[in-house]
Amino acid sequence: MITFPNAKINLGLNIVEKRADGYHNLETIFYPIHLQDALEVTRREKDDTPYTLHVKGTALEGAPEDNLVVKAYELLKKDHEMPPIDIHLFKHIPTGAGLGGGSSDCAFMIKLLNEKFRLNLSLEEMEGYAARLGADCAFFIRNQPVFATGIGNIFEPIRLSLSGCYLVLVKPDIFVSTREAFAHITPHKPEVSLKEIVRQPVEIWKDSMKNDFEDSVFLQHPEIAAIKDELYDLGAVFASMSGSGSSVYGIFRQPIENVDEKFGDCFCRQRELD
Ligand SMILES: C[C@@](CO)(OP(=O)(O)O)[C@H](O)COP(=O)(O)OP(=O)(O)OC[C@H]1O[C@@H](n2ccc(N)nc2=O)[C@H](O)[C@@H]1O
Ligand SMILES: Nc1ncnc2c1ncn2[C@@H]1O[C@H](COP(=O)(O)OP(=O)(O)O)[C@@H](O)[C@H]1O
Repeated sequence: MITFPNAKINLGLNIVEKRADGYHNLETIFYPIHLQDALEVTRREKDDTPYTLHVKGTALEGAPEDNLVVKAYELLKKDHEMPPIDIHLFKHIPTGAGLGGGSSDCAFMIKLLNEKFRLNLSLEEMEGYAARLGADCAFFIRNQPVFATGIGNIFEPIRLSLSGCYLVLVKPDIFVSTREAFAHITPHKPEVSLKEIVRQPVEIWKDSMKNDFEDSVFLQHPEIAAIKDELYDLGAVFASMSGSGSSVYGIFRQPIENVDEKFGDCFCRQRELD
């Protein structure tokens, strides 16, 4: 069985307060986009090992047991009978990009195993398993636009359609540590809620929607700020860094021709939005 875990972007990201456990409460909108990995699971003929993992595409650091698809399998296996499996993962979503690729693989693995081995898990049960493996993993179970609060793990569905718009996504070869990005933030409550802002036309977002990570990340990496400027120069109606970076996206009313030639060696993709 094969499935295609997709990425997300953050529309706005407010870091609201630091919590006693060291994490931060935030407010953001998670929006699914058509940039996908491919994840295939087949029944393993031999039972010499519970699973094998084969990763192609963008290289991933870490041992197989650290991979979130393996963690999802191991977690479900504690409660449900499952045979040995072979896992094939093709990574296309850049990692450390603020696009939630690892979290999406994790959630789609849970959905795939549920279907393949008829585990009869409800959406709520699958969200419960996903939430144990990462704050934003559960978002990818329903995979619909949400206003997210808490540490990025409490979801409220929102009605928002960017249908007819185009997304240009650019990921420079720069690594931004999420932990370090949080360390440079002074949390504050936003004056206007993101829920209010997204009800307005995309053209207005430029003046009111903010990703709180941008100030410090742009100061440290002016190349990322330059990508955002370039997206506006190309005619974006709204541009922003996604999550804690380092990817940056622009939303356009028209498709951009030969866009991959405009950002040098960066990973660059154009997609229609839903
Ligand atoms: C902030 C967001 C917004 O989308 O960034 P991106 O991952 O998308 O860039 C995510 O919620 C990130 O989620 P995720 O990438 O799973 O973060 P984790 O690995 O759980 O956390 C990495 C580190 O970031 C800090 N952290 C993370 C989430 C949070 N709400 N408060 C925090 O302070 C903690 O120091 C933690 O050790
Ligand atoms: N299947 C996976 N795909 C990508 N990253 C994974 C996966 N499993 C574990 N990871 C680890 O998760 C971390 C964050 O990856 P990812 O979710 O792609 O980035 P981001 O949180 O910036 O969107 C990386 O350190 C990576 O090694």
